[in-house]
Amino acid sequence: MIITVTLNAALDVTYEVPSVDWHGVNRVGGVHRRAGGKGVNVARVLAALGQEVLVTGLAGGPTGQAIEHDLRAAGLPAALTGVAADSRTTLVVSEARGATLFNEPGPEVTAAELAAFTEQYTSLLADADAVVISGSLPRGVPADVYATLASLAAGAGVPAIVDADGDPLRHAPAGRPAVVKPNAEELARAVPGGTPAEGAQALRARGAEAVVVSMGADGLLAVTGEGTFRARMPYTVEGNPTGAGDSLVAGLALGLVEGSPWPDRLRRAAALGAAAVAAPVAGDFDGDVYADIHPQIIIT
Ligand SMILES: O=P(O)(O)OC[C@@]1(O)O[C@H](CO)[C@@H](O)[C@@H]1O
Repeated sequence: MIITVTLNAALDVTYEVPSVDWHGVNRVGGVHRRAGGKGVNVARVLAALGQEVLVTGLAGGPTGQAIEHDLRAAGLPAALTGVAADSRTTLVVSEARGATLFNEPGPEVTAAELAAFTEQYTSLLADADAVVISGSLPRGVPADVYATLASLAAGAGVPAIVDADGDPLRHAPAGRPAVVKPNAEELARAVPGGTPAEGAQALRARGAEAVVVSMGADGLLAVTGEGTFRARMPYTVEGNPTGAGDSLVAGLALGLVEGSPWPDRLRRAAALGAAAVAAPVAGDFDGDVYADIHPQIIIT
């Protein structure tokens, strides 16, 4: 089983519009409302690939109930820890020329609520093959929480993948995660100056076993104990990139539990990321795009 952790779970709302008129009235063509937050998206992709998953994290209030209801409707097993404050909503406005995100900060979480989550998470580790810890933190949660959760996993012999930005990313390597997955901008913020390869090495020097940098249409860079690998895309997929990183992380998590060689892991991760761009909503991927692009990804 792979456990995904989404401390800042969300109700993701996606509006599809041909083009936004920023100071006018916009008529929305397509509306999607579903449980989200990065770890939830990772779990959706893993479940679609036949992997047993468990969604964990924090959720509360009417929005938290809507999140739990949607997870049940989707058949995604979940064990979310309750919080008193209302969970957040995120809004993606998806136009032909790109997507714009509005992410609310999320609920204020108390120390007791976080402690209840940590206790439940620690007991769940006994049945986990890997954990995926992703996304922003709600208010009140310390920035080193991902290092703590990765370290608890490592102590239980469970490899962790961390996908974070800002201070949570800077702290994460201290928990000795198996993989840290920033995108190129997140890595540059965490380790300013230098190339992506140098930034990735710096995170390894701080404790991460491997660092996989996602670079959009430029593919992936992986700096690992077994060497440095590049995955290059054969063509660019157009669409909504929201959630592409989560789909990619799902591919990395599968490779981790299967113990597959890095080139195979990266090929699948890069293909899943590209296939997610072709799907209109975060957490989905286009199976036809996946099947087409997977064998064409170039690994060096
Ligand atoms: O605010 P965070 O936690 O960084 O990101 C949240 C979020 O924008 O990321 C996903 C796409 O990766 C969306 O489904 C989701 O709600």
